[in-house]
Amino acid sequence: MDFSTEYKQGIWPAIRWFLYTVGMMWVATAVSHALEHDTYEITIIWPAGAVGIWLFIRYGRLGFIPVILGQEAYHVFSMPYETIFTFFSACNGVAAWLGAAAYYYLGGRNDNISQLKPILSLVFGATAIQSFFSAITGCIALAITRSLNLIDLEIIFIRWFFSDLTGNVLFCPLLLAVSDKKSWIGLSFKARVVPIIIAGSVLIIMWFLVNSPALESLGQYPAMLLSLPACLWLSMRKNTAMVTISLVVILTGSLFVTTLVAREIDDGNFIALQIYAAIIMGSCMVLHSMRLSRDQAIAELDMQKQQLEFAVARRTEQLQKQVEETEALAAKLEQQALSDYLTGLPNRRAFTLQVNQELQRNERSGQSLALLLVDIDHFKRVNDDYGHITGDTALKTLGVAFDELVRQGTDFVARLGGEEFGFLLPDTDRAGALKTAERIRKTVESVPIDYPGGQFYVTVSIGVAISVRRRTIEQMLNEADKAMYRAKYNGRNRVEYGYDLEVTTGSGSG
Ligand SMILES: Nc1nc2c(ncn2[C@@H]2O[C@H](COP(=O)(O)OP(=O)(O)OP(=O)(O)O)[C@@H](O)[C@H]2O)c(=O)[nH]1
Repeated sequence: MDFSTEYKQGIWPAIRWFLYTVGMMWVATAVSHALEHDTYEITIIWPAGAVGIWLFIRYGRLGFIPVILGQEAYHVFSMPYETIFTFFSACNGVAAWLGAAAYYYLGGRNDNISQLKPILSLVFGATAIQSFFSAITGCIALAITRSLNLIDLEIIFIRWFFSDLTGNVLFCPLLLAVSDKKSWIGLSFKARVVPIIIAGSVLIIMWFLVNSPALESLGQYPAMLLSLPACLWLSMRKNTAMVTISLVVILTGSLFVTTLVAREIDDGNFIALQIYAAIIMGSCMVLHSMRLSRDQAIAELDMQKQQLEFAVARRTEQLQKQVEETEALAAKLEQQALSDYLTGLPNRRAFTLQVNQELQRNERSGQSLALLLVDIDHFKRVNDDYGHITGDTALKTLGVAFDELVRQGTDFVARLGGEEFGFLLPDTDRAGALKTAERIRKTVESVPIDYPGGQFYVTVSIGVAISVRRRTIEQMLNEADKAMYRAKYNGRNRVEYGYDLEVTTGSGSG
């Protein structure tokens, strides 16, 4: 809540803020005065200074209004009024303002005191400055109005300084943490109650210990140190508001327990008690902020780790996709490198690979393998008479016909170049090869080739070669080629068998 935001909402929120803050300062001043120890006339703690610093930290210079008016209200309504009280109020106002300024100057922030820098600025900067300025100006005023001697003034200064300092160190962190709304969000019932139960239990145990006749000496200042383990444990809790509340309960409580129980306590011992309270509170707050910083660092590391894992997963996915695309492209290129652009049939390279593969298999199985070379007759004339485009159409039409003709899965047909096609027939003997060649020849004769003016027919000459074992592709192509040229020579549109092979293998001619 900021005063300017409140004021913008209308006059009533502004008046409400005024009454609420002035009332708070009034109560704080009254409580501070009430905390005087009757027997020894020592002010135990002065929380009014802490409220003043808090008002300045939270509301800026507007804090002057409640700080001055709240104290004046107490002076006017609760005690016989003296003019010097106004001076005290003004000095306390300036002291609180200086404390708040020091807090901001040293790196404090108004929205979060859970970090180390704000806590150090508050506990070791703002509180000391407020206490010193308020005590020194108070003593000057007393010196002028009451004509006290130097020794009395020194005692008053020290009492004043330490009661303000203890009040500041205990209550400033408490007020800042408790008034920060974020401190209360999501806080479980257990997290609210457990620290208070622990603080209360520590005080009860302490009460019994310092009252025990056997432990009479514990009634002196070391009694407060009994609370140290509990304070350290509490300071390691996560919620700053609950940590400050429970620490203040224990430390103010133990101050009271000691002063109420102690039979004899002098100024020195009492101030030592105050200093212990301030030191324990300050150290516990530092410890608390270090725990929170560590938590924050771990959370940030966790987040960075998650971000890194996410980035790595995304990059891996991208790389995997790139690899898949590259593989698909390579497969496509491989496919293109092995097919004929015009007919879509496998090309000479694919045919050569296939023949070599079949020859190897043939070597092992001992089965015969047939290779057919099919060449279109007078194809030059087709191009010359009907045009090159029709020539291409003829090649494509025959490509489709050949593809349908071969035994799917075993036989293999390819365009070897120009008007020449190759057939590979695994596990086929001479008779089967000649039969297939004849079927090819007859099919070609009967397949009409379209051209813009109508249709025409072509014929093919076929050379057949058979391999039984230990033949090379060159030998087979050579024999089929010779047979095919013999078919051309013998009148075209016919099938011829490779004689050379027959001589090698000793089988009969077709
Ligand atoms: N349209 C077309 N023609 C081609 C293609 N490849 C080769 N040719 C032609 O095919 C013809 C082959 O002619 P030749 O080698 O003399 O043989 P041919 O006219 O068929 O005569 P024979 O084979 O002796 O019956 C040439 O005119 C080439 O230009 C092609 O992809 N498309």
